[in-house]
Amino acid sequence: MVENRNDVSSFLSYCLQNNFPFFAYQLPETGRIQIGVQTDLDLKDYQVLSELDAVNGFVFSPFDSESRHKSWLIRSDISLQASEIKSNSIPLLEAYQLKKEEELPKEVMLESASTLYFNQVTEMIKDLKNGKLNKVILSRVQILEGMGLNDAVESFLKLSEAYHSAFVFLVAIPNVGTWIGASPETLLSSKNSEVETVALAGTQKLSDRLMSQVKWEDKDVKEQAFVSSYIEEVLAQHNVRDYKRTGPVSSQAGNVVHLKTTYLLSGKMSFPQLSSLVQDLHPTPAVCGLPKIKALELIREVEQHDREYYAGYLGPIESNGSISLFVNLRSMKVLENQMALFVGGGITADSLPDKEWEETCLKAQTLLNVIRS
Ligand SMILES: C=C(O[C@H]1C=CC=C(C(=O)O)[C@@H]1O)C(=O)O
Repeated sequence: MVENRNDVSSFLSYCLQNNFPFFAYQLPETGRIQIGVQTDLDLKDYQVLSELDAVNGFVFSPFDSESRHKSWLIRSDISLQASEIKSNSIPLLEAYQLKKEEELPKEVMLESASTLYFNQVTEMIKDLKNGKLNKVILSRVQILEGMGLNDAVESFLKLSEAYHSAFVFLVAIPNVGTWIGASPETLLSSKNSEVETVALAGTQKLSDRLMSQVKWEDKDVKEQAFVSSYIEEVLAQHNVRDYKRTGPVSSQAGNVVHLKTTYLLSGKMSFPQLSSLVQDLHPTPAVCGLPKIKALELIREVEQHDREYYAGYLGPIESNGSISLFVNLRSMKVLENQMALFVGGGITADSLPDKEWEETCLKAQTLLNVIRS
């Protein structure tokens, strides 16, 4: 990064230590960090995105809309680019004294035991073989001890420096959580008259191959096709028939490669139209499964951890109707003295438990390689 890395780090750390709701993110291929700070603790929650028409801010929504976790909007009362931050930027925030909440007991999360994961994946494969459903995503939690809130800003900055093609983020909402990540998956983005969504699935290690040397097995092709067909179905339900589809092609995300189909929708869409598309796209079969309801029920029944905001969506929205929403993947919840990394993978009838486990380890490495460097 830039010469003012220390100033950016101090500014974000000040926000975190002083209880500000805030966000910092780097959109893919921009190399620019945008920061937004809400100067009070009056956070707005929402049920459907369309309630947020004509506001500037950042949305943070859970995986399961029927869970106890709410969808939040962080207003950007102070909005600035990281490059604008100077050593004297903190006084901008000192004018606002946010009440420190009562000290809650420190939250602790448990790692998913590998034996539990293997039992769960085996149970799911049985249901898939019986034809109860076509695909389901099983996730697990990996705990990083010895890292915590004091490492959040540095980890975010390292991710932003390492991953230019990802959506890299740091989001903090008092009493809700602090999350960082580097997501490879756009849920829906709209700028000017271009609307984009993607179907992402299938994972393998890149190793020292060129992207053109990557070959895909049938299992991955099928797994990704489930996501594409779901997206096309949702687009059809919304009467969106005019779009350009590219792929599936191999797409790199750190040390792994995915199969990706990109959908570029022509014509401008209004904010209510975009909101209703988001409502129906989320959660896609890249993080939930197919059929959606059956997969959601199976995840609720089998997974023993709470996904919270993992596999939810997040990103900036603007008063002019532009949105850039991404799926909350390759991410972790930052606790006082722990980081809880969430990783999952698509399970189909052809899945092999050992390979699925390995795949989650590979995905975890995309974050670990960078934040531990
Ligand atoms: C659910 C995750 O990844 C999804 C996105 C891309 C590839 C995936 C896969 O190959 O299973 C997953 O569907 C995750 O990283 O936790």
